[in-house]
Amino acid sequence: MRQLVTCILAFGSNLGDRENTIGAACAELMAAEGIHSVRPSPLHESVAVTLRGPDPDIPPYMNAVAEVTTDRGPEELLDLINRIEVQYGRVRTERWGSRTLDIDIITYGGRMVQTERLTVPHPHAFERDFVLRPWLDLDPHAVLMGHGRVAELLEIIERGWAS
Ligand SMILES: Nc1ncnc2c1ncn2[C@@H]1O[C@H](COP(=O)(O)OP(=O)(O)OP(=O)(O)O)[C@@H](O)[C@H]1O
Ligand SMILES: Nc1nc2c(c(=O)[nH]1)N=C(CO)CN2
Repeated sequence: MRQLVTCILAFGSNLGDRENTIGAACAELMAAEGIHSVRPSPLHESVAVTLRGPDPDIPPYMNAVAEVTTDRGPEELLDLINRIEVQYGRVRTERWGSRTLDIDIITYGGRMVQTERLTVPHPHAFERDFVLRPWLDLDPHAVLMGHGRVAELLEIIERGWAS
């Protein structure tokens, strides 16, 4: 049997029926070959962050993360989430543009992955409150490899907003 790895996946949606899409994507994952468990966080709504910064004039996102155990390799997991994104209507237009569904691999066990298609841990996770907040709901002791405790990373972001 192949090795089981625990991963954190992040979900975002700002078009269509956001809650349903994220719920359906989790169910789809659960049913997929090589996925052993999926433990989703609560949903959080957040202002859309674009390449120009937060933009309250475009539809807000619903975000969640899930702890997933899998025997898929990192790129096999990416293939699966890309398939689910397409299934739920994802069209790639601009970077950080609006979308029905985005799924990112935040962590893959304790491994660093750097290939043409994949960078893990996700390079923007440490600065994304919309990833860190639901992750903290799932695991108050969570640590993001290379950056430290998720609770502290979130505090740093929130302190930045207050100043
Ligand atoms: N950790 C990762 N999780 C998901 N995709 C990744 C990751 N690292 C690299 N990629 C690559 O990024 C490509 C583009 O992803 P995508 O269009 O979702 O970017 P984005 O959502 O606009 O930006 P971001 O990745 O910063 O959230 C994917 O096709 C995938 O090959
Ligand atoms: N609030 C919020 N903003 C975003 C999100 C997201 O999931 N939530 N995803 C993006 C690209 O991955 C770009 N901006």
